Amino acid sequence: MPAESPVPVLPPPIRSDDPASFPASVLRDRHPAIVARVLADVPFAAPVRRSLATLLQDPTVTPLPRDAHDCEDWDRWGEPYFGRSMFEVPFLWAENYFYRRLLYATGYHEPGPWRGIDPFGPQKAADVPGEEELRALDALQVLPEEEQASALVAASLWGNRADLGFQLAQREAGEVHERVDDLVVDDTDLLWKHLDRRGAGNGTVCVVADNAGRELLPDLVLIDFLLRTGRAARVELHVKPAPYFVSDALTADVLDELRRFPADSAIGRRLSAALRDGTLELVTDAFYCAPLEFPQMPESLAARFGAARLTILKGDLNYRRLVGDRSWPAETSFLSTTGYFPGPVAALRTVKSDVVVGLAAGAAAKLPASWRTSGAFAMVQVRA
Ligand SMILES: O=P(O)(O)OC[C@H]1O[C@](O)(CO)[C@@H](O)[C@@H]1O
Repeated sequence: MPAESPVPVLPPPIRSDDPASFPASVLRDRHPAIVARVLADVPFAAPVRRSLATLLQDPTVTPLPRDAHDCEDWDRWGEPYFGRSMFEVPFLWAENYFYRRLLYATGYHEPGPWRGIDPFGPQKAADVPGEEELRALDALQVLPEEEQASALVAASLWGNRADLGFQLAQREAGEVHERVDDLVVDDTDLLWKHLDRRGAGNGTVCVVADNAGRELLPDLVLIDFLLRTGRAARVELHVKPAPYFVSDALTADVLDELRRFPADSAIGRRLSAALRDGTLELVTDAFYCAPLEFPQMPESLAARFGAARLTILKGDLNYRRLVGDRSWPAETSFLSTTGYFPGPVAALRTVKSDVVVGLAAGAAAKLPASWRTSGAFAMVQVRA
């Protein structure tokens, strides 16, 4: 570890026990809104509707029912928290637990007619990119390479606002935040410099996706650019194995998105061909829906990231899992909190929760009070 980046003292994990805090508002207000939306969107039968309605009545953390395929994993992960309120356990853990309970209630993993039905599917389908967005991204191909590069990072970064859980909460609260396109940390140049240094790593770039739809579209166009310009010999696109945090991308969402490219779009054709010949590989892992952070990732993922030229982590949740969902002082160095990651890593994230590292001294104090949760600010951070 370089001298300027001592391992920082670990601050406590973020919890939701202060009623005035952002995490408390997510558990108290956002989760019920998410359940209400699922109930409105999907005609589940009465027993499922009852389980969903009761999901939020008691905040006590209890083991998963014994017929859940992963109940033993959750027994292990939940052991320190059983019997406590969701508001008292780490926020990241509580959110994961909520989504796991929601999927159990809808029978997503269980044998039966509802197995594999995405409870957030209707929301995702209602928020797809339009023809205009597709054409605009397509049109970037005629620009000089450098301009394409910066436009695509910006599109992929700001696409991260397309988070349906976040939008739903803003609508419910009557808040539509001003969109101040502001980068509080911008390592974009470092990102491209690193990718231009051909020969670093095995030529693979891993992209750990976040939301489907409006975020995944620019991600795919960025992936096409990396492959087409030789900045990546191959790309792994990591997606969630099950519906999660409302709009997170699954394999089915990637396929839907590819179908959306106009028939005359070379990007859509190239990406489908890349999937066929393996230069674009879809990867998923149970880790992505577990209440864990990247230091606890399985060996198989660590090996992929360790061999890659670069791993690009998209979105707020991946950021929290990368640096640790803790009350870090904003000036804590990005390098010191990501030193454990097995290879070069870039985070592209609009700021939608309290966790922030890597700001210049004094910078946070100049930002508006709600800057960490408004989604109006963003960061591109790179540890090359
Ligand atoms: O889609 P993203 O960028 O990962 O954001 C999801 C975010 O939504 C929340 O669930 C609530 O804001 C955050 O806790 C989470 O980090």
